[in-house]
Amino acid sequence: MLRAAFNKVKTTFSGNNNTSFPSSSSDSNETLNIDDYNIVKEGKAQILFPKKETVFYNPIQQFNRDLSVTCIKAWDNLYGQKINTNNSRSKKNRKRRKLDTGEPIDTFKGSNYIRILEALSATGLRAIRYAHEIPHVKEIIANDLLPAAVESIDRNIQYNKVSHLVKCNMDDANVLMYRNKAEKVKYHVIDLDPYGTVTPFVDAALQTIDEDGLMLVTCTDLAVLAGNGYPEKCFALYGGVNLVSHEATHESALRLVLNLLNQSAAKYKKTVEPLLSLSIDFYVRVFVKVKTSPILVKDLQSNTMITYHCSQCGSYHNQPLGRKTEREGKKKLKQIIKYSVAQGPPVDQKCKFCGGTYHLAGPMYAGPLHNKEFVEEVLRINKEEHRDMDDTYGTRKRIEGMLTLAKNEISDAPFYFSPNVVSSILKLQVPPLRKVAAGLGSLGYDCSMTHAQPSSLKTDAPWEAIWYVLRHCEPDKDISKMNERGIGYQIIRNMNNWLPKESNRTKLFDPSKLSFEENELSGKIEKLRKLKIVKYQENPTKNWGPKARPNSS
Ligand SMILES: C[S@@+](CC[C@H](N)C(=O)[O-])C[C@H]1O[C@@H](n2cnc3c(N)ncnc32)[C@H](O)[C@@H]1O
Ligand SMILES: [Zn+2]
Repeated sequence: MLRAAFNKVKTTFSGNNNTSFPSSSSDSNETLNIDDYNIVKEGKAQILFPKKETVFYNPIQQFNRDLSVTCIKAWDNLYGQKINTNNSRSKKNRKRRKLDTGEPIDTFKGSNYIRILEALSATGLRAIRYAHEIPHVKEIIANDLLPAAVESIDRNIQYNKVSHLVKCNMDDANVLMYRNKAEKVKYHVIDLDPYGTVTPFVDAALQTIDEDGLMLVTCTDLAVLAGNGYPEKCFALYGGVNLVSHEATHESALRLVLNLLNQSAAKYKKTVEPLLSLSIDFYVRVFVKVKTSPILVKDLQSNTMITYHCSQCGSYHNQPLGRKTEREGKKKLKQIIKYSVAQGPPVDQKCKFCGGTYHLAGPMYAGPLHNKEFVEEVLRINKEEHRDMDDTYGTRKRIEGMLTLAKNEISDAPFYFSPNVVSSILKLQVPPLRKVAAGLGSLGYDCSMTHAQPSSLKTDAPWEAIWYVLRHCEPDKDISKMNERGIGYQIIRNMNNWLPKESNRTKLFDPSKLSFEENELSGKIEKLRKLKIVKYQENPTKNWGPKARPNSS
């Protein structure tokens, strides 16, 4: 039973063309006039929308909801069931079965246990979908601040016959979560899907989530998180500044949200592990696992960075804010870890490539954006369990495409660059991605595509190598015909000044090794590029984007 005060909202239904169903606010069989509503089917839920729209619903967000259902299932399989079986000390709850691929997997045979809070629920659609579609759910609280929203949630709970699982609640989300905290009520899963920024809800959610619980977080304020106009607002809300005017600003948006979550969690001796972090359409969505661990909190400093990015040529240089070093102890039994201050800065006052001025971004999260095991489980569920369910999971193909790209992203290389942008700076023709990959691979570096932007590459190569490879994609280019005041000319002309000298080649790279012959890396990129999957979404509909709050009048 919900221990928090449950603020019942009386729902009254009347009219001629009546469909009758019980309301949770009363045991009596109240009726509603179905003609007053449009019925929207999404997933396994059917939601009644008042024809006069008073509650928020954005159909474009089906991708967000389909993906969230799949991610909660993956969390349940990988982590949640373990918590539950460990708690009940009954390993009998897990039974082996085989996947289509022949791989064995444990099947959970225990009782339903998952407690979910949808703190900002609007129509209740998401909570009702979770009730219909996610196994092992014990209870879902669908909360909203607005009476019209709670009325709608209540109505839809009844219409979908899920009142045994979904309870609606009317409260400010923070009031509810802090009351839950006081009463020691915890949730395994907390979904925060606000208008704009999630910032006001983060502290309360981090204190109300269970150990190893899953937090699903949306931010739609991309004008602030990824735009050029509000660095001061971005800093105030997220504790850092985005990569203003840079194509990789969408990745910095993800890293800023993860920074906010991690900095907030650290106050409560907790860490936030990103399981999946996606830049989607007009918003970002991160799926993180939260755990109390004072030891891991110590990594926060070295896992946080600032970034210097050149306002002219776009080259970027990351500066961790702390240093973590590990060495073997005397008895070789124990690793000795030392935390110390970072050394810097990593750049001179002016960009050595083009002479431009550096802008400062961050502080933001510097670590991996995804957990491969988790992404693979989401992809497996999407492929095997949701097979032949395109009617229910209308965005299945898009999930497959976006997560396949995310899974293949290299994890230890913040940001990405666009060969289109780099070649246009150098006034060269745009080379195919596989050629750039071949060049970087020949110099000993790794690279991958990114889910966040088409035709772009993440790489662990330094910018010296990026400029060198791109310039030599068109080695015969006659630079004497270039505008001498252009940035591209400066970069090419100065190249010999900053290319690694013989003595430095082991540390950086050996330019003489450059080759554009196909290699393992170019093969990997080309294979992924040729996969017949929906890699990047065209604009889903006309005038798509975040929806405004409904007009209550
Ligand atoms: C973007 S909508 C949620 C959409 C919903 N999660 C879905 O998938 O369709 C945001 C909702 O948050 C509610 N809201 C805004 N501030 C709130 C607060 N402080 N506490 C609770 N609900 C709030 C609004 O009334 C609105 O219904
Ligand atoms: Zn520069």
